[in-house]
Amino acid sequence: MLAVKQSFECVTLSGLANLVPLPSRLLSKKAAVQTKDEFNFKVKTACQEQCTGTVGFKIAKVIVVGDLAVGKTCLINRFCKDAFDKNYKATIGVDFEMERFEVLGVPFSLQLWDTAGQERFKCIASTYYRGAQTIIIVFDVNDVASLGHARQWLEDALKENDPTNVQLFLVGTKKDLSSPAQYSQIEQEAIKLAEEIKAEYWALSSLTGENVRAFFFRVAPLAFEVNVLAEIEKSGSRHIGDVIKINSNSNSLYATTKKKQSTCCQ
Ligand SMILES: Nc1nc2c(ncn2[C@@H]2O[C@H](COP(=O)(O)OP(=O)(O)OP(=O)(O)O)[C@@H](O)[C@H]2O)c(=O)[nH]1
Ligand SMILES: [Mg+2]
Repeated sequence: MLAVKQSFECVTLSGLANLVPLPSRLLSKKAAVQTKDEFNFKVKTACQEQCTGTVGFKIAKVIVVGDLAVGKTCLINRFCKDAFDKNYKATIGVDFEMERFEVLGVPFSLQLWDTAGQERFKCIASTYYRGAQTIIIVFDVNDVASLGHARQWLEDALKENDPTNVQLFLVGTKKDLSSPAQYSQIEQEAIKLAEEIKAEYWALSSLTGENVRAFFFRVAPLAFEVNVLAEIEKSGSRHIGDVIKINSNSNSLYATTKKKQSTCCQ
């Protein structure tokens, strides 16, 4: 069930745009709902100065949700194992994979949670939604109903998470099965939905591998950036990575936290 890869996926280039050039990254430029191509300046500086605090030890939780048989497991397996199984085996509950990256020289990991789309396993799966930093809603580009259900999947996932604090991706799978004419029809609807829910839209194929790597190489640095910004904010005026010196003549472990004395029973 758990597979921890020892190798790093190196995401070392300085700009998000350089990771995967825009024309090949997205099937149409309009599909890039989030057009952010550069790392935040503060993030770049923090990485250059090696002031990213605990980010190097962090694991970002990514949940992958969507209807049954849309291709969630195949997507994760294509990326993590470079494998594809044409036989359908329903995911029972959840499964997860770890993938390690290096972004701007800083190690960073994604924990990819593959959840069940089948109704009868959904309630087990939904107990694992909590704490997600990234939500990937998957639909099959050949099945318009699966796109129609995307909103519901998002709603369920957001019940367990802070909507202001998650990054959303809407991903159409099985592009290899779709003719250009069929695809362009569903693409319009998908882009519309992606804009409404403020998700970034991608279309890919786990069978051919088209866009799979590019997609996760987009997810990782965006998640990384959010983590570094959170560290910067948390540290306030203090520099991340600074050693906090505790005065050697303060002999109480609790010297800095003055406990409020209870006035009761005195
Ligand atoms: N042609 C093609 N078939 C695909 C692709 N991705 C998945 N499939 C097939 O679609 C079926 C379902 O794939 P899964 O990845 O198991 O679907 P799932 O979303 O994980 O399904 P649940 O675990 O039940 O939620 C399998 O038979 C896959 O081989 C793709 O990109 N192209
Ligand atoms: Mg599955």
